[in-house]
Amino acid sequence: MVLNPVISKLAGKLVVLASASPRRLEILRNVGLRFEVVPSWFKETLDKSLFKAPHEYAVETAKQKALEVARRMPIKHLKTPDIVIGADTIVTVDGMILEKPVDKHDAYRMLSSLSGKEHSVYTGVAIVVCHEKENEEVDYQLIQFYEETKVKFADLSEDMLWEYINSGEPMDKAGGYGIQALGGMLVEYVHGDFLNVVGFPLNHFCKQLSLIYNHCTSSSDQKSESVHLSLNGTHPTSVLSQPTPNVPTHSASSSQTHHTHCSPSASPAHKVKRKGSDSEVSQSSWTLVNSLSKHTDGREAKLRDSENTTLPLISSSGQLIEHDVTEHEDSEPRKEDLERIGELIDGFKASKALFTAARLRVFDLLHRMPGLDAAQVAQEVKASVKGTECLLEACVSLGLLTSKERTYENTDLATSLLRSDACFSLHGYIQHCDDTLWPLFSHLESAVEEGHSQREKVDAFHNSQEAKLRFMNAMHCVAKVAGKSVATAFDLSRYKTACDLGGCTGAMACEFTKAHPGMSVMVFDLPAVVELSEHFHPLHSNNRVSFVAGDFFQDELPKADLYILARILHDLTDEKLHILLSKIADVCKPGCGLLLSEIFLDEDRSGPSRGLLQALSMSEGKQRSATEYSVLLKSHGFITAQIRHTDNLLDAMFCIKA
Ligand SMILES: C[S@@+](CC[C@H](N)C(=O)[O-])C[C@H]1O[C@@H](n2cnc3c(N)ncnc32)[C@H](O)[C@@H]1O
Repeated sequence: MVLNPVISKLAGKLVVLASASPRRLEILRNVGLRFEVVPSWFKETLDKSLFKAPHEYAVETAKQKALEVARRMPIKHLKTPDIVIGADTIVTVDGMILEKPVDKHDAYRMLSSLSGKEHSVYTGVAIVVCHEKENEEVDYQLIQFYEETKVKFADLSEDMLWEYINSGEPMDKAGGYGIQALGGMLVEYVHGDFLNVVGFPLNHFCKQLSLIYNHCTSSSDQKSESVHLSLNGTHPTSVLSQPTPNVPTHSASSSQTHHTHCSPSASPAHKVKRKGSDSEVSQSSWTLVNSLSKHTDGREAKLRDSENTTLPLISSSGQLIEHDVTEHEDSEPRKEDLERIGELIDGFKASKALFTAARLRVFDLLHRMPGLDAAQVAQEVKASVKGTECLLEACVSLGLLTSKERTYENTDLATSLLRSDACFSLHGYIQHCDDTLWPLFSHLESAVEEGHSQREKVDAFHNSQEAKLRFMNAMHCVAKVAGKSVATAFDLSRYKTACDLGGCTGAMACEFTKAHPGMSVMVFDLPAVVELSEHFHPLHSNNRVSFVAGDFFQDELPKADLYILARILHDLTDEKLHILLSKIADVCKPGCGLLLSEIFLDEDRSGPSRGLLQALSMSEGKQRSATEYSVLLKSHGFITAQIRHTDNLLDAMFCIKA
């Protein structure tokens, strides 16, 4: 097999690796493969007892990881990859599957079970080939295989075991060791593909690529597998179809291969439409929010019909720019593109409608008195009947209210998140968005031109107590909503004392104490914030949360065995971040934990929008991917053990001081 032509077949294709493993990245980069990294959100929670053989579990996990990314990208990233690669590595010994250890004791259990014995390392790999069709649907084809390598460990003494565990290396590795680094010292022999043990069977992968791209017309009696992907379901079902002619047999002593038709015109198994293509809610939202703007402005925008040829544009300096578009050969815009752009153009109207309804306490009112009509709501909120009716109708179109015979009620969403007294209320955060971020975004053009946010132009940023409390309330709301997912993302049972640096009102700390009954948490924040935090204490009074006033750049940090940094690092420049991390590293003993919670950007920085839009109003600092944070933390001796995309507002990463 000539390697380079195989890899070069992928040149110009959008190849995506659905894994954040730095070792897999390195193996594939080293052979010149150009690819984007989009870590899979698939949670590795398949029931192992359902699989007859361990490699089936690894292959299924790899498949689910790859399919999740292949399915997400057209919707979230608005682009369809050509190929998505998923992989999962496991270690098996004595009939047990070993994945990544959750803590040191788990690492000890795994490594001592491997001591003096031969074990198997399996990597399951799934290659999902995506074929975008003219109608925007996508056909998926799945190639999956696994590779087994046998590894024998020397007899490991207790000292050796603990020295290795305390190095921090075992924590993010299947079986609790990394053969390419310190763990190599534990190994007596390797039978099979060494890179498979590192995390990716490169040789087998290249053979598969060769089968896909070089031998589409040769013959074989091999089984082909097509996978039916459901847009709504999380688990696609596999259906073995008829043997495919014209595909060569691949023989490998320790692996099996199911692969599919080489022809892109294989059965139309999987169909994904781009986001918005059948979005009735968004379409009606657009129409209704537009009508709100007509009524409240008293002005009506003039829409041009397609026969008009000159579009008057107004420049930012107020000049009229004549733009002649008489002769053009552009094709008709697609319906879904119009809907998507409509959503984006009107996004600000939807936000402001929500902010206004929240400010007028419409959701509180309709919780107390459901079934009011527009005139009754208007009377209660002291507003005009006409304006209130428009606002209520717009809220219905946005899914915030329901209406029946011209009376209104909260939807479940409004009841749980928009009432100001709801347990998980985002009311305070919405107020912050309206009072602070909204004016800031109105200066976005200057911010982009000048390269820094325009905080000085925004009144709401004055240093008053009221502004501080509003900010704290916003932080408090989000911490209450996201806190549980962050606090329960990892097994932290060994940590008894934690310090939440920049912990604000203590809402996040409170979630940690709820999730970990043996843990007490010190909230460390600026003196002015600690003083004001009293306003929030009755909401979560808890004698395992205490407050320490100080400046984390200037003052000594409290001693703890776990440090929490939630929404702190994104706001810091690399320089300040290094100052803070080196202060934390100085007070951390080996084995101390560091829990980071932020919005993690996709590795190719193409999403999520929430993180990238937030960056537009940040004064300093920058949004980073999980890998970027890992690298920064590693430079201060913190080894990333686990990363969680929580599906809540904040992601989380758990690191251990080596
Ligand atoms: C974006 S908020 C995050 C609050 C909290 N960690 C959370 O996620 O809910 C940043 C917090 O860091 C605190 N902070 C900023 N600079 C600080 C410093 N130099 N020393 C201590 N705390 C600081 C702020 O007062 C604020 O409470």
